[in-house]
Amino acid sequence: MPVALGARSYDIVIEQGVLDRAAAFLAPLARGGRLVVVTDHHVAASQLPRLDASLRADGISVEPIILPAGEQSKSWTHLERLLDALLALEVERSDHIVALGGGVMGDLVGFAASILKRGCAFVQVPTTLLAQVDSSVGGKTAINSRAGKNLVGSFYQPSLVLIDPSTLDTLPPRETRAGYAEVVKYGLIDDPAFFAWCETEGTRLLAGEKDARHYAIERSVRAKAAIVADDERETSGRRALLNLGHTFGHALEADTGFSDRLLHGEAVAAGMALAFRYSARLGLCPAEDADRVATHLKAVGLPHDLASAHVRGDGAALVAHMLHDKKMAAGTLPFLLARGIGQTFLSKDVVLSDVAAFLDEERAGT
Ligand SMILES: NC(=O)c1ccc[n+]([C@@H]2O[C@H](COP(=O)([O-])OP(=O)(O)OC[C@H]3O[C@@H](n4cnc5c(N)ncnc54)[C@H](O)[C@@H]3O)[C@@H](O)[C@H]2O)c1
Ligand SMILES: O=C(O)C(=O)C[C@@H](O)[C@H](O)[C@H](O)COP(=O)(O)O
Ligand SMILES: [Zn+2]
Repeated sequence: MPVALGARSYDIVIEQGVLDRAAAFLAPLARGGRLVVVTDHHVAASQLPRLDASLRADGISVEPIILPAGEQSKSWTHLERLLDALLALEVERSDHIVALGGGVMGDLVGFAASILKRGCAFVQVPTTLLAQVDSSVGGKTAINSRAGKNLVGSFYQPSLVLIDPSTLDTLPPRETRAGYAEVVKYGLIDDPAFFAWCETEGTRLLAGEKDARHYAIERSVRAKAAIVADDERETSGRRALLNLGHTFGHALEADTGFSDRLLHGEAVAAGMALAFRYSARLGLCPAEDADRVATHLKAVGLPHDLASAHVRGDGAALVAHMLHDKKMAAGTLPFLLARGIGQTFLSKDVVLSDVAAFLDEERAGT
């Protein structure tokens, strides 16, 4: 499946077992230079041996760079360490840097590739559900800063995305569930039939049933690729739809100090439920739709309100985090709201003091 971006177009390959045949896709890239694989220590144990075996069988040997796992790696410290390691390997612009792992590796390695020698080619080999359905596609790269989530980064497209759903066999269930939140997101944005599919088939996906998993990955990636091709740099407002649940979600993540108390996908799940509840409170969206969203997220074991997301801060504290949102323009924060399931839109009419009051009501359970 192509992502059509003119000179920056690339292919997304979705194929069960493709990691064991990765050399067929990566060796042609390695011919113009070298391959440098960057991964985290969990993926190094569970999936790197498969990539390594495929490359070795093709006569390509790689010395991987292995980083700590988890959100904390999206930091200045680990960016600097990664850049130093890449420079020590004397990486050249014609080399390809392979990000093997979840969204953390994809975002960090993509950002490093975008600034190393002013831009080295990189390949995404996503190994979490979240990365396969969302972060590996579209070229958003970033690290977090003290001020908040993803605040330092670039738009930098990979030259290839290789998705092997079988890598998800080793993914812990909590991580699979977190990634599933971003799957549900596509249904909520503009595809109510897909949300209905999630309601009936989502548990099969979460159980690792191959047909459901493949279907959800392909449908999600197709939706994301179309949006990215239409609005690569989030200028027209279309790509901003992919931020559904993220203004709340990123504030919830910041509330935890980006700890694993709340994973990104979990924060997005709670954030989407809050966006629907808030839309219903504003009279924009039927309350039944907001209930349907929360009910499904709860049914699959995802956070669906402030309590289940273990949020500590009050409304004012959460809104203070939101002030760093990248959508902020001329002092107002455009917000993703919904008129119903599959009818998400960007509103410029949200008053942040009202959002804070809503969050306080939610905390009080009213
Ligand atoms: N760039 C984008 O468009 C975009 C989109 C969505 C999310 N994100 C970012 O992605 C990040 C979250 O990504 P994530 O949920 O993939 O988290 P992650 O990268 O931290 O991976 C989750 C955990 O699973 C482990 N893991 C990965 N693959 C595995 C496998 N196959 N088997 C066993 N363990 C495995 C990792 O080591 C880690 O411990 C967040 O920082 C978020 O902001 C970016
Ligand atoms: O690709 C996009 O565009 C998205 O918004 C996808 C989100 O799932 C992702 O979490 C993204 O990193 C959030 O973007 P940000 O611009 O709010 O940092
Ligand atoms: Zn996200």
